[in-house]
Amino acid sequence: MERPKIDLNPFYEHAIQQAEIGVHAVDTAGTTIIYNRKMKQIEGLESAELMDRSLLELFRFDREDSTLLRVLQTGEPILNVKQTYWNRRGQEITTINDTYPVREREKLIGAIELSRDVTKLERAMYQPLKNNEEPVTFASITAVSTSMQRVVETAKKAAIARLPALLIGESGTGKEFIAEAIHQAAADAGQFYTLYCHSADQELIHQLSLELKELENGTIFCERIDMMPHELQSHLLHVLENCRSNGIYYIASVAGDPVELIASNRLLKELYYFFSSLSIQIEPLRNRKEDIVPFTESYFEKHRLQYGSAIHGLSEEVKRLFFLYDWPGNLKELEMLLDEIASVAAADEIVTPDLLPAHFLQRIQPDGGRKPEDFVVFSKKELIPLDAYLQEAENYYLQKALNMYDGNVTKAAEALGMSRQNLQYRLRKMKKNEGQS
Ligand SMILES: Nc1ncnc2c1ncn2[C@@H]1O[C@H](COP(=O)(O)OP(=O)(O)OP(=O)(O)O)[C@@H](O)[C@H]1O
Repeated sequence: MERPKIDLNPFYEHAIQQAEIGVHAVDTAGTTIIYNRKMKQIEGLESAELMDRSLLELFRFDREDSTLLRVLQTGEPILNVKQTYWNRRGQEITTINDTYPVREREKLIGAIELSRDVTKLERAMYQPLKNNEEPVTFASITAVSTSMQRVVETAKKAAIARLPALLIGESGTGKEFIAEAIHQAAADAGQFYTLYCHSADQELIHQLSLELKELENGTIFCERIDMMPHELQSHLLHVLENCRSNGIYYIASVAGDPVELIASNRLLKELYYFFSSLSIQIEPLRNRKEDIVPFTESYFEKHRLQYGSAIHGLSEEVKRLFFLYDWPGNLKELEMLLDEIASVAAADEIVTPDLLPAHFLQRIQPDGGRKPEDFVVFSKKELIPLDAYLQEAENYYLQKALNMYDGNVTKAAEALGMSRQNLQYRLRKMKKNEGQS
């Protein structure tokens, strides 16, 4: 007997909504027709925001060039594309996407994107100095400048007092590094846990609450609490307040002035109070350039021990270039540059300018090497594609604005009439393009 035909659509719909992979489909006009729960979580968007709005309009400022649009234009699939961007809630997200054209009887009727969220994996993999697995102690911290010496002194007091502490400093200034040194200073330090708040969700905080119940001693480091949406911040506060135990030590970090963060609704006042028994402010590297050379020396010393390389130090010219540069990514940026240099210079003893990567040399030119007259076109031969021209003009303008505000992204963004996340995203894209050129 033949089985009655059943409508499979409700099953497909259920599978799509429940899948742990983001699904976003559009028709040929770019209008969203499928947008599942996981995609909503990845993008930090509400489905209502997507309805009846063109893809182009919606994603113009929020994502790298939309792969869905490109697939609609070319009719070809685009596979395994890794994208890192800030979603609507200001969370940094990394996904790997496969985007396919959808056809019905040869005719293109739309495109579908499948996104795997690899944010947590990315975060776990990027731990540069941890690759030698040595615990971070106060002795591992480079602190030659007066301001860094003061940081270490206060951090040592924090380690003795074991009062909740708040580390304040731009990205890459070493907040997590210092948190770990504070943790290691205790005789019975126990485990060091980092909660990466930018990728935290209800589930992760719930897991933390379960672990806290079991934990007798250890440190909970809540990294960048200002990156979490408000409701998650209250949830975290609730969990921490209910698990206060003598053996557990609490540290958190933020990337800007907490008063400003509270005023702009990015930091919950009560969560700030929880951690602020002791505040430690870490200066950006551009305000303590005395730390640059000692940091490179200790980096090379570790490199020699670990990899048997010959590198001993920087030539006078490279030192001068390093001093001229403002290091917007702070020690993390310097460390990544040294990783790059060390990988090509293992046999050299001294790092000379010819060993510096091209993207770095380009960056240390004033105004990124671009002057207003570069944008004047005299002959047909000088014409370049409009997109490339606009990109150059944008890079020049953003760099100018940042210089005018001494690298302060919040203030430059305000002057440019855009959100901080939008400017950060554009700067990141600019850096990435420079890296590829
Ligand atoms: N004073 C220092 N001495 C030695 N190494 C440092 C110092 N500060 C930072 N570093 C190095 O820079 C890297 C980046 O620092 P870290 O991740 O702690 O920065 P962060 O302020 O927590 O950044 P983010 O806010 O982006 O997470 C560390 O892995 C560490 O190797």
